[in-house]
Amino acid sequence: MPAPQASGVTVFLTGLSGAGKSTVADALVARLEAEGRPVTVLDGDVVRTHLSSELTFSREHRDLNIRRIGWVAGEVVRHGGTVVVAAIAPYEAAREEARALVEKHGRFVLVHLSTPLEVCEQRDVKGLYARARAGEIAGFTGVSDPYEPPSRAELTLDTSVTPLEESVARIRDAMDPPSVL
Ligand SMILES: Nc1ncnc2c1ncn2[C@@H]1O[C@H](COP(=O)(O)OS(=O)(=O)O)[C@@H](OP(=O)(O)O)[C@H]1O
Ligand SMILES: Nc1ncnc2c1ncn2[C@@H]1O[C@H](COP(=O)(O)OP(=O)(O)O)[C@@H](O)[C@H]1O
Repeated sequence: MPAPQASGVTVFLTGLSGAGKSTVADALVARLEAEGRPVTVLDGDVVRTHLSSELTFSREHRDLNIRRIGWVAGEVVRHGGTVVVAAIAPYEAAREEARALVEKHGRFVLVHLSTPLEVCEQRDVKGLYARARAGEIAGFTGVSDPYEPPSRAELTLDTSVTPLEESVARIRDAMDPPSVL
């Protein structure tokens, strides 16, 4: 008899630019790989280079980007894999579409990195907030484009007050299925 398929899971990190998505994703992936668990990483920047290179930051294109990510994550989860997504994903409806695509096959853990805009802007890791404020980037999330906070995230973490190790530990705990007594 074939071994039962390990249950797949997607951790979906959403939040503003500079909220800590890539940093938390990298640390989480390192932890999972140290456990011997291979991980598929779908980081917004990388996806936009390889899978969504023709897309803009209009609402329609952002939604299409998240739909693609959700579909790929669902396919990996269908075969028992582990996925870590790091994308702004500013719209609730698109995040819920991604959830539905994944939950057909396994578990979906939505993590809202709720780091305040002021902190993200102060970090300005890529200098994009300064450019957005100077009017050089139109439709920049948090400055001139909306971010709808999730109404049903499995976990909400503000990285301005939560140490990286604690974020990783809390996400790792949330990944395990609830124990049946
Ligand atoms: N207008 C605008 N708004 C927001 N972000 C912008 C924009 N233009 C470029 N960037 C850069 O693109 C990265 C976000 O890509 P995502 O694919 O995660 O965005 S989305 O989920 O489709 O909304 C984002 O990366 P992070 O800073 O890592 O979040 C930015 O570097
Ligand atoms: N506790 C923390 N958790 C995550 N990132 C943090 C934390 N404290 C400071 N940072 C810093 O915040 C920045 C977040 O940038 P990044 O991970 O690229 O964000 P995003 O991928 O959401 O755009 C990094 O420079 C990171 O070192």
